[in-house]
Amino acid sequence: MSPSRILVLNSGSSSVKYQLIDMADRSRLAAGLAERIGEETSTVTHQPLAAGGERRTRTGRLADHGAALGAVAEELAADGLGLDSPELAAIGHRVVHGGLRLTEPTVVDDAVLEEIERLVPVAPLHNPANLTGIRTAQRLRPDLPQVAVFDTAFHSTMPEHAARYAIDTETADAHRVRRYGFHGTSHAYVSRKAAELLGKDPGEVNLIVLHLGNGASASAVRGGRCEDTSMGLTPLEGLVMGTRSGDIDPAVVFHLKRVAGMDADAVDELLNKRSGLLGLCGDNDMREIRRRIDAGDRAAALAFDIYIHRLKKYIGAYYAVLGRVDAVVFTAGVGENAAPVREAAVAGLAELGLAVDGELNTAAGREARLISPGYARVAVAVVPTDEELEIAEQTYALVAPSRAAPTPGGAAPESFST
Ligand SMILES: Nc1ncnc2c1ncn2[C@@H]1O[C@H](COP(=O)(O)OP(=O)(O)O)[C@@H](O)[C@H]1O
Ligand SMILES: CC(=O)OP(=O)(O)O
Ligand SMILES: [Mg+2]
Repeated sequence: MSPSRILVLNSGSSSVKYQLIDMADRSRLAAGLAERIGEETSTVTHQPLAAGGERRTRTGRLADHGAALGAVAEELAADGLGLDSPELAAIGHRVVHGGLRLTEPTVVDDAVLEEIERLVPVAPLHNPANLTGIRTAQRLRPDLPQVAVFDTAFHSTMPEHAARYAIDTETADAHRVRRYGFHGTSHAYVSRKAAELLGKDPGEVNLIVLHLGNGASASAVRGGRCEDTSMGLTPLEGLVMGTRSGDIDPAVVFHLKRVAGMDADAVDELLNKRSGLLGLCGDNDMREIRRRIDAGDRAAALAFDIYIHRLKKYIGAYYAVLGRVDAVVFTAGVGENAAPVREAAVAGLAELGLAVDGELNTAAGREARLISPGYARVAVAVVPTDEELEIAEQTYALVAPSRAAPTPGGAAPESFST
């Protein structure tokens, strides 16, 4: 038997999500999450899935992503699924920024590593973690193909009128200043699953996909291709996020420099790490914000309203971009779990054919499902994303093309949403 297992690493700024998937039958053997990397107390939550084993959590300090991956490797080894396994076919890595050159799943070599490194300034929270993930995996298994799957890839089909900023062309081209878009692996996967849910061919549906996690982005997808997306040169543009501002007047940056003496790095840090929901009310977790709203907290209520207002603006904008919309699709941690966000985002949009059914919206469930009433002209759906499965599919297709499935399948695990 040739090896058929793929380990997927999704390294974020302070976390690593991972899954081990056997591509022979798409079964999950293990999944887990190392979080609060670099803080005083980090945790690794590991779930063996194959033998129905118990979820384990261990705490301790993980100084950096290298240490986190060491801990992940130990957890896998404890279940007999160590990185030394001959059944491992490849390791698939989520890489956030691929720029203009890296738009396909790619086997990593020195030139690819160099290009990912070159893009660090435009994905400062993500690309360094992705690089550490790849380098650590290379060290642990130098013989295995390491495959990079890029968040930007799905958006590379955006037409120039959506991808370009209205700034001097020479300056823009010299410094590759344009809109790239992110969360593409999720937008692609969710678009396909939404078409399946609607019983239609992906080529014939127009969708507004709302990926609402800690980072959040919207995209307008026509017939399976991205036509516009809310993130831009970096993952800062667009929606209000957990800690990122999303859209602001760029003059805010110059203003803060002039009146507050903040340099570029200080404003960068403000807009990426101390803004969004966190900046508005002190919490970035939607669960906590809803709890505070229920307790009468006005700052939390205002933060929620600002979040929803921006979301609604993008739904309207992408409705106009697409002309006809078959479904608005919610995904990722907030999109999949926060019924009040879904309800508020489409409230008042009946004229556009949009509505949610209160009971369907609040019903529990982890499956892809419709939450709009039968009469609605435009479907509203919740479709759990599965970036890890999608990365595994693309990795396997690259390293074992004759054995990869033409259409990805498989059910999401119980835990670790995106
Ligand atoms: N039950 C829930 N209700 C509301 N929000 C939730 C719930 N579960 C998770 N979330 C939100 O999802 C976010 C994480 O989403 P996720 O897609 O996992 O983000 P990321 O991949 O960016 O870490 C949390 O910060 C929280 O705001
Ligand atoms: C690109 C991006 O914003 O990713 P995340 O949501 O994982 O932070
Ligand atoms: Mg995510």
